[in-house]
Amino acid sequence: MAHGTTPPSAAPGQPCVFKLVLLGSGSVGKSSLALRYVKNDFKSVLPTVGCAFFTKVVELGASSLKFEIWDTAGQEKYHSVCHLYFRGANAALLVYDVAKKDSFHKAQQWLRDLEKEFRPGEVVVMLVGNKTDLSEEREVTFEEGKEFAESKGLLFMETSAKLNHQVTEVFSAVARELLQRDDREGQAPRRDAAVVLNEGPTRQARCCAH
Ligand SMILES: Nc1nc2c(ncn2[C@@H]2O[C@H](COP(=O)(O)OP(=O)(O)OP(=O)(O)O)[C@@H](O)[C@H]2O)c(=O)[nH]1
Repeated sequence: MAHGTTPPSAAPGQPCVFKLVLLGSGSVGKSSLALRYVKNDFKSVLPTVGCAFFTKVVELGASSLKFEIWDTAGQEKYHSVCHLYFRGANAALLVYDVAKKDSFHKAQQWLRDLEKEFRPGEVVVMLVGNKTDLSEEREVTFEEGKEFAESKGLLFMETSAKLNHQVTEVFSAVARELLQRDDREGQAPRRDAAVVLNEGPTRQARCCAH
């Protein structure tokens, strides 16, 4: 539904805008995580076509930021178009279903795609194992997820969009990391925009409040 949607741009006095993309196989729960986080709702959702778009302002103590959440379609037939949504991303959630080993491998493949598109450390990436409520059917252990995430320097959490377990925490942890990075970058000498690869308009416009 997001085709042609113009992302909000940052304005003076408004929170910084960060683009976050949700990536992962079909049916792992990307839309459900977004719906739970943005509307605190869980219901049967149809497979995403192309990409869906949500926004949410996050308050973190004295700081706040606005997430533009791009929920991509996980079905294989949309794989080639998903890359279009990476552009200008500040953060990515690599979602898998803890009850589907295949989806864990697919998340690793998505990471390789991200690595081709961005320089190391350019995007905050969190690996998210969803559907922890399906404990009887679990195929990926917490340790496997954590180990992989640590080996690649990713943030890691497990969630259940259905039970509203750790969903807000995922987005808050990413928000905290983004704000910390932004603070660090704010203190460092400014880079020459001409040599920064993969910087889309969102990234350039995002910072406004500090
Ligand atoms: N048990 C359980 N089911 C979930 C959870 N999250 C999502 N689901 C279900 O998993 C199915 C797929 O969820 P979606 O949110 O559509 O998954 P998606 O990753 O957005 O799928 P695509 O749009 O095809 O990429 C739906 O039937 C959801 O209700 C969860 O935490 N636990």
